[in-house]
Amino acid sequence: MATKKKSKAKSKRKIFSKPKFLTDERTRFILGITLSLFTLYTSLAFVSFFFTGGADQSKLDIKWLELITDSEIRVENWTGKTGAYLSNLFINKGFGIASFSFLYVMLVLSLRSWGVKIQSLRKSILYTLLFSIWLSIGMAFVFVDSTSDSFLFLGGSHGFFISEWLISIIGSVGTLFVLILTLLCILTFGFQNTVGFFKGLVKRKEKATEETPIQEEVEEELVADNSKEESFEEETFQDIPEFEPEVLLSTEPEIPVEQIDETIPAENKDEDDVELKIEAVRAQEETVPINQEPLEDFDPTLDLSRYKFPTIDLLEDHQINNSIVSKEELESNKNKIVETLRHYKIEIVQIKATIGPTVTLYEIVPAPGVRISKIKNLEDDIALSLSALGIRIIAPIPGKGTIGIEVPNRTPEIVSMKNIIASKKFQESKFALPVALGRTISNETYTLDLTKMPHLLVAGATGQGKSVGLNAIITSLLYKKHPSQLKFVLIDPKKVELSIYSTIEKHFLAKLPDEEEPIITDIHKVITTLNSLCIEMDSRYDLLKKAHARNIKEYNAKFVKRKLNPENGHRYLPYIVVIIDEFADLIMTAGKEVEAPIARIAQLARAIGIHMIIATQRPSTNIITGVIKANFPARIAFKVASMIDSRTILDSPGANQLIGRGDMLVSISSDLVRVQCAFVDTPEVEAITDFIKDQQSYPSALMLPEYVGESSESTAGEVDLQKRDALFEEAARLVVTSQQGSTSGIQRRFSIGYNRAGRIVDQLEAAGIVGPFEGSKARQVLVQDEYSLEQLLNNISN
Ligand SMILES: Nc1ncnc2c1ncn2[C@@H]1O[C@H](COP(=O)(O)OP(=O)(O)OP(=O)(O)O)[C@@H](O)[C@H]1O
Repeated sequence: MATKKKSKAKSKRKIFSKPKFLTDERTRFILGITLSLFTLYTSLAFVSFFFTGGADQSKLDIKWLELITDSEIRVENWTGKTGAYLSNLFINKGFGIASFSFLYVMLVLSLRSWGVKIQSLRKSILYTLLFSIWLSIGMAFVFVDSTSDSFLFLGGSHGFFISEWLISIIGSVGTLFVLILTLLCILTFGFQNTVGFFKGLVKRKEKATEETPIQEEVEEELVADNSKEESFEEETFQDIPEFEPEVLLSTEPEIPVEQIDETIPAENKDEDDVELKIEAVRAQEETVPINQEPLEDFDPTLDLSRYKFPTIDLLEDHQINNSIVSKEELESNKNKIVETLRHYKIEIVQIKATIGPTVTLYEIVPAPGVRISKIKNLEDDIALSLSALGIRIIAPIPGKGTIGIEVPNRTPEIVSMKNIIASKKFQESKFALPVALGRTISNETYTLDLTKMPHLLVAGATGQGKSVGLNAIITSLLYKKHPSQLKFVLIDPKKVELSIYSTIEKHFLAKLPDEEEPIITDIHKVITTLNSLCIEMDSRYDLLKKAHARNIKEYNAKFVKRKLNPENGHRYLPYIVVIIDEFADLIMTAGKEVEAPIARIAQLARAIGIHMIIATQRPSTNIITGVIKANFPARIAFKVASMIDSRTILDSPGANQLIGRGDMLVSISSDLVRVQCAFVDTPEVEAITDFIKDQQSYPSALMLPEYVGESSESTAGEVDLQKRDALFEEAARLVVTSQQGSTSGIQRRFSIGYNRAGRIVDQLEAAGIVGPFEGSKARQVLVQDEYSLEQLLNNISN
């Protein structure tokens, strides 16, 4: 399709290519001068027509040739007979004063011939012509009576006839409406900002009406004061500036005081009135998430400008029923730890407890000379003496010089998503893709920026809180991002976990064209979608290259500043977050077919804003392969069944000692942090999606590029030579003549996606034209000359 279009465009270009003499610089120079002088001459003639047209009128009703050959006829126009004739022709017989716009076209043309482009030629001719027609009708319509006895037709004969005709058909009012409508059409299609301008006008009006009562109040008060204190007129005027802030502050009770108390504990409140106002605004920011970036030249959120971010009251507070760890519990645990260690002749100098939501961290400083490994080996003994599961010993705590023993609390707390979302840390985070995960052991809100990860691997045995964790991630992004800034691709082979988000398809989801289901559950569609994402990735890289931007942030910043022209294919790029729940199912059924595009996206997609989160219940090495592990440096482990599983995910033990229900270890750049995942229940997620769903949306989900060459029947590993790619033979000839069998070579030569090229190479391998994949080395070409190749191709076709 694309190539067809290209060749069409090429042939068009050929037909309309400029004559050779026009490309000669000297011709263009002379042409430019001629056009400019002619423009100047015509301008003078037009202007002169206003002053001399009356006197010349009776002499201009003959043909131009007669006019210039008859020496007895003399005209007043400053530019002589031709000028007089031209201006009469254009202004009175043609378009009235709208004829001046033709001068503009001539100016654009003459500048063009000197290589100065102020506007697209086609556009300026089209819109000037339309505007002249409109103006001439408009002028004739408005001034039909006032100029009836003048020599000058402001709308010209053209305008006069059309306007008379329109009035006879639809009357004066109808004609006026047609004129207004056509003007709006010309403005809307001729200027990019027209719609935005009118919207802005409406907004400004709304604002003005909101402000009016306050201003009126100020004015009323001032008038009242003036009448009261007429004798102190001067002083009253001096007082005006002091009045305003007082009146403004008196309108403040719009922000309820309880709201302030709810979010920010009353601290450091100044007596100063102005500061009081600032604090109130901050308080509002915490309860109602406001994260739209300040409006720039281009506002990506404008399409859904009235979109409201989910409110905090959609979430529930699960923390109400939480019980606090008692002093006795702490004391008894401490004693048991000290006793057990003493039993093994380990003396400790100091012990300190930090109470977390699910575990309490006992930090001990051993007496000098005690070997750390000795304590580490006592994990099971301490667990036995505390009769608790899930004891974890961190020896030593990095950067602290102490040894940590994490002991589960008797009644673990639930960390509510509500509190995490309302926390200052999350609200004020400036991350591009902020994710609020939960609370650390020292009760700090744990947030991370998905763009820095840049991909996340989530693993955990069944029922340990993975789905809740994924919901927490999605929810926190929904609370912070506008639909124009973020799209999700949701892949859910289990079919139940992510279906809850299908209602926000038109706001936040991206899918394949012609695909009905917004959540991808079918394995073949998963492969197509992942390949389509690879194409999107390639096209985003091309855009970045064209824009000389290093990453999506720089690119979007340039786009927002209107430095990138949408006519050249540039567009605002939303972040795309791909979430795969139950990755194991995919790998088991499609193997390399899914692993390859995932690895490719994971390797390259960071700069262009595609981020992946893959979750699995089965963290075994055949699922989380070396390729996946290498490309997913950020990992989250919920409780897993064995130490081997823990090592597979985190490269260290520990996940097997977690206590479940959202207790997790987060490993980012070799830091291991224990976090209690925030709890968000399904009804809460439903409330959020309903809140979004009920708002104005885009007409459809974001359409991912079409993936060409996808064959839904083929499965991993099998290459069916009966279903060869259309480019198979050409690719074979290329490989044999160049004696190089690289996928990237084929990709470049035929301008096709990586995956299609890869598939062709697989077919070439199956046909015995190239050798097997040899890692970093290029594939060997097994056919030496074209003759042998043709024979081989003949055999395959038969
Ligand atoms: N962060 C949490 N805080 C409190 N309870 C939690 C938390 N996460 C999970 N739970 C509890 O554990 C249950 C199972 O969680 P979840 O459905 O997320 O497990 P899962 O790992 O996705 O299981 P599966 O893999 O079978 O889908 C929840 O219904 C909830 O009661």
